[in-house]
Amino acid sequence: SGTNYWRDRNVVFKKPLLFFGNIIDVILLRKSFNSVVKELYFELCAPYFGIWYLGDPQLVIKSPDLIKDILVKDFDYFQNRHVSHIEDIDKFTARMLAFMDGSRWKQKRATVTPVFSSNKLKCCHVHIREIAKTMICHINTTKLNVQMDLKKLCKEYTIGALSVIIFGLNISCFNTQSPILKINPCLSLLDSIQFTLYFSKSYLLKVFIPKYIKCSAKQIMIEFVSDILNKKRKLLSNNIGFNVLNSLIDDEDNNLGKFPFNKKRKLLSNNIGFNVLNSLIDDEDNNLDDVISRLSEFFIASYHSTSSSISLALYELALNKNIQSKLRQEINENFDKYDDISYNELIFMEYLDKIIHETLRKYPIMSIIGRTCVRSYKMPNCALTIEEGVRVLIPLSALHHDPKYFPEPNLFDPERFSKENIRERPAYCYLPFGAGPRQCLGEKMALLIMKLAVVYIIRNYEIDVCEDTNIKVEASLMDFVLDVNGNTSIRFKAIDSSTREATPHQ
Ligand code: HEM
Repeated sequence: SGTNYWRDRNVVFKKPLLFFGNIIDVILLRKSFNSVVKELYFELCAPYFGIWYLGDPQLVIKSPDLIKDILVKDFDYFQNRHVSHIEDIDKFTARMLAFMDGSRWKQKRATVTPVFSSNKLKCCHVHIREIAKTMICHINTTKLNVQMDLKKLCKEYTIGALSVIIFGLNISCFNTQSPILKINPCLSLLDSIQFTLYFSKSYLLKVFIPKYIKCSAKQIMIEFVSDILNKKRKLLSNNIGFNVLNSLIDDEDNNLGKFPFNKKRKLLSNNIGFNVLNSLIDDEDNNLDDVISRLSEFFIASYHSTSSSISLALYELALNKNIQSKLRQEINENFDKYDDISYNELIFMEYLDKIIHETLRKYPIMSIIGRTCVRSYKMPNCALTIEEGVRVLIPLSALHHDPKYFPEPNLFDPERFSKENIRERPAYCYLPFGAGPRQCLGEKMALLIMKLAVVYIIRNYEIDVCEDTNIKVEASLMDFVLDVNGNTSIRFKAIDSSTREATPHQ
């Protein structure tokens, strides 16, 4: 028991404090959990090491081969992400895919996966491209040589792109003061304790009743999603001249579970043909609460991660002008005579691809991912057996900054992602989207949204840091998610289209 747990199993560990384990600094908001794990990663030399998350022993894996075994090869032993059973205490979160366990997760993931296929994405490309063009018009309406808040711009664009994909609805996203922009974690000691408990098995779970998503954020999310659902229903009923939906919207008790599902399903899916909302409504099991939770989840999982990654890619391009010029050349070679870029052209742009991956290497938005062992697992080629219920952590940020795999890790160097360099390092040391059956559902979509934003901005503007720019990237204290803070002003200088040298192709 106690600290002997790891010693008895011959696992390297750092002496924990009573009750707080190794995370006292996290509880007291002095360090992020990511910083604590990263320090231990570089301090303790072994393929894996033990930590104490309050009273829970958790295992951090450093070896890329073992990571592959856990995430991919022996996934059946590690199907679940979290340790706490949240069904009774936080129903809103419990309905989300990322928090579901075992067979329920498998079934729900299978129903939504086809929505994210390459073919569907191809259809989406055109819609997202329109949002990217609107963003350019939006920047154009401000003056030439303008200084803009990069973080805000990227958030607004991402909201626009996601609304099309998730709801099949075009919303005006620029300069609208969307309520979603207001979601801001406020840091208090109680929040910190509640959040920390979420990832523990502690009996205190029942006392503090943790919420993964703060009530205020949840309320904004529910209002945003409900508002879009209403707009969508109105739009559909106006379009088709079918007014049953309108009357249902006006019904205070309305609950998707109660209304004529078949009619509604047909209406929604005939209209736009592609979006996550349709797939959720098509699933007969889902009621209104499920739909709202899952839509909120898709928004939460995709909005912050994608918009921050775009901000960071553009920030690095503003800092590295030679990389920016080289990218612009590739972009200009790939635009067609209608001043557009096709899906195929976009996904085969090699230099762009390297830049996006180097951004996600340097700034993995989720800095740590976790799995819970669901039945006792003997690690291949080592003496250790991981017991059922033990949480295993994969320290993405530490791996991405390990000089063994990425020399001079703070340097932004897209050439790390040349075919030769990729071949020379283990595959599982770079995992911005996780890996295996439970990896990020929206990887391809995120890449598409990111690439279109970067391409349209770099095609039309030279971007530069200015005196005020003071961007700080840090793991938010309460989460393992990286956040972009500080002054995020960037200067945009319009490019005169008549000076573009490259010859557009057909
Ligand atoms: C740059 C943007 C993004 C990054 C860096 C990112 C990263 C991640 C990571 C690291 C995970 C955990 C994977 C694992 O445990 O192996 C994850 C899970 C997830 N992501 Fe993303 N993500 C991004 C965008 C998106 C988008 C656009 C969506 C689409 C709606 C999305 C939906 C999800 C969902 C639903 C899960 C949970 C999957 C499951 O448990 O089955 N993400 N993401």
